Amino acid sequence: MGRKAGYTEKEKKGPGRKARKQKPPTFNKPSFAPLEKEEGKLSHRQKQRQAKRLQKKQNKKPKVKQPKQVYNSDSEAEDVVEEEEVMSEEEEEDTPVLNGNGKVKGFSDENQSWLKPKQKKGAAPVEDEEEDDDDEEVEEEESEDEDEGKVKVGKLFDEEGDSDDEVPDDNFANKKLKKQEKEEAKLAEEEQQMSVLNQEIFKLPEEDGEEEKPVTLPEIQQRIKDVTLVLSDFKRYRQEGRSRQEYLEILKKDLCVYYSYNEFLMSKLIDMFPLTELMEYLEASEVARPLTIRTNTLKTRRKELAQALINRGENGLSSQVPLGATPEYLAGHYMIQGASSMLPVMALAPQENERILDMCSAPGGKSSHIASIMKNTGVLFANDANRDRIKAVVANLHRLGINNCIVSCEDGCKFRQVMTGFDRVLLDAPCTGTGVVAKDPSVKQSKSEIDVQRCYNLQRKLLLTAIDCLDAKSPSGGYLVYSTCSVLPEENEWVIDYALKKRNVKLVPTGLDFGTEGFTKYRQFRFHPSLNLTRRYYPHTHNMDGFYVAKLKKFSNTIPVDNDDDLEEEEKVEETVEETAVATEEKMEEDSEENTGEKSKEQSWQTKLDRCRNPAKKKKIADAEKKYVAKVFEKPVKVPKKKKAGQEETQKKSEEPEKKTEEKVNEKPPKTPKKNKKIEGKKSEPLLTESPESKPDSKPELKKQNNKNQNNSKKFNNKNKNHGNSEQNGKFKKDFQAKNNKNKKGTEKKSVK
Ligand SMILES: C[S@@+](CC[C@H](N)C(=O)[O-])C[C@H]1O[C@@H](n2cnc3c(N)ncnc32)[C@H](O)[C@@H]1O
Repeated sequence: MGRKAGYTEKEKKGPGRKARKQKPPTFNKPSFAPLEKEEGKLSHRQKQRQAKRLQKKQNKKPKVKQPKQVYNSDSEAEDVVEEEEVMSEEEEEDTPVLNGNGKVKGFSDENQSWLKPKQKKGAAPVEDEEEDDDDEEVEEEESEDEDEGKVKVGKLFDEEGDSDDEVPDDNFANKKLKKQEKEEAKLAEEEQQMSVLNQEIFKLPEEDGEEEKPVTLPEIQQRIKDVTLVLSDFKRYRQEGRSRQEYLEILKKDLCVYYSYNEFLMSKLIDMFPLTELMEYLEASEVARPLTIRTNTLKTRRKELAQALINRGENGLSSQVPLGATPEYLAGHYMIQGASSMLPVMALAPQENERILDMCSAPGGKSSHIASIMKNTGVLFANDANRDRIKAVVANLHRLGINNCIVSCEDGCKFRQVMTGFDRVLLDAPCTGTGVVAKDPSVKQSKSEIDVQRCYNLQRKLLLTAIDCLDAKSPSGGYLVYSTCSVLPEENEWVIDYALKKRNVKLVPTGLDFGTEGFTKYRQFRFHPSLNLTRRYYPHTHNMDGFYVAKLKKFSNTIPVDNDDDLEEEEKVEETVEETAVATEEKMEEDSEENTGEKSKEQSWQTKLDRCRNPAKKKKIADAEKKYVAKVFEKPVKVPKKKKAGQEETQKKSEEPEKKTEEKVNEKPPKTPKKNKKIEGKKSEPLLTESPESKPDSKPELKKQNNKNQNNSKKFNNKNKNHGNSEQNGKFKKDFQAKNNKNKKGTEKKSVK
């Protein structure tokens, strides 16, 4: 504090009023010399201090000697003296003790005997010189302008050791503290062990089918704690001969009852989190997240909006008017939006004048956010497959004053045929909603393996299409953000990992400076290492709903053409998605027949299946569901092919480097006929992948040089035959068709049209 010393010669900036009045302070070396020599040069304040110290010394000197009584008195007297000592120490802090020559009288042989009480009290003696030196240093640091004597006085008090010195003996205090801490830790451990031994160590039910007692919630809670303790140090607390799995099973059941989850979802969460974190997650998921609103910067500014709402007495909790009905809301000054759902748009980082697609946009929260960042420039395409929900998009966009947006109601999986060449795409995919259980607790009970698999299939399909809609050559973009409000890896990392294999995209940082890294491994599965660039959000760590955000950059408009196995897999995914759509439609019809209405949507897939009374339909639905189970999360089961001549040749071909085909963006493909769900004619297809040489009965007009195109066309022909309505491949089919037709006139290949 105070003025700066002029250690370096600074150029004068001119004789200002201040400069004339007040010169920079100079600290000369002699200022650290004994005081009496420098008296003449002492500053006013220093003189004052010195006088004060001298006065104090005269008044207090006898008191300093009092500690001698300590050795002879009882403990009470000792305490009193100690208090006095402390007082005198405090008072002495600034007081240099001078001897008769006026020199500082510090630590000397005379007062060495004072130091003994410390040993008497059982404390470690302070002997080494180093410590003394240290003390001196400490003292010197504390008061730069104090003389040596002061330092020595300080040391004297340090030696007293156990008082509340302002200048403590660091090493001694540390040693004492450490010792104390050690003892406390030892005691705590002993106590814990005792309590564990004293309490009944949790025992698993007998293996021979002992009846489980009905238990109350507090009992369950206790058992959760017990089992968690056992699992935390399994070697130590386990029951002889019982496996970890058995404990986990009990824990899972208890957690399901306690937090009202179904076993499927609880198992997923147990797989995802370490035990302690799992408990935190479950607890946090019981509490609703803070209500948040987003300012519509097209109409107002945050400060203004905040002021208006505060004036109205809105605090989101106990206001008279609900936040969704204030004049400001109706005037479109804000959108009610969870904090987590603002993250995908922030990651997307929309730019003005771009062409952006929001593939699944209803009810328009993120669309309106994008539009306001774009400042109503460029074009935003807000799409959603649900006709009812799309109404909410239109309403919200109107209310918020957005006028750069085109709203469409298309199946996202087929959007490639509607339009491509976007600068950026947001895919906020439909999901199981396992991240928002606080908002919708029904998720805890209603979601099943089938639901997850259904979402996973749809998400994969939507993501590939979304990537195909992007223009890799966009001067400003070529970015895609994928997000879900699910925490399950099956709907997040798994989907992205799939897209990384299938398209020319790479993961890039989201630009969000918080969030947990995406999984690169999960149970026995391993994902691409770059998945750590994706971000996960949890209620217990970020006070937000569970959310996932990944940002992809498309680096080429070409679509890799995969080998036969991959093609089959992709086809099966498509097929499954389509069949699911059909099955869902049929179930919905069935539901509406039974007048179950909205309620039915909330019911689980299994319940809906049970409700279906038409046996034929029921079988169809059940079959479709079985297919999911078989197909998802693993590679589809390979059906062994009949060994044919030249098969090896074909295999080699499929292992060849990826053959690529150039995508023509913005080209509207020809319409394909309605789908033919049956996988007929599939057997005749391999003809096209095999070279004429290796296959004696192949058509003579299939030339070797056409193999590349033939391979490519196989993909689309297969799709055409198997799923005639896979229109999303339309323009590619057309492309390949044209190429193939040139090369092999008169083949038996069926027309794509
Ligand atoms: C998570 S919500 C989107 C929320 C929205 N992005 C927002 O911020 O308001 C998922 C949406 O995907 C839509 N959806 C489901 N399947 C679809 C499909 N095949 N194509 C396009 N949209 C679909 C649903 O209707 C639902 O509105």
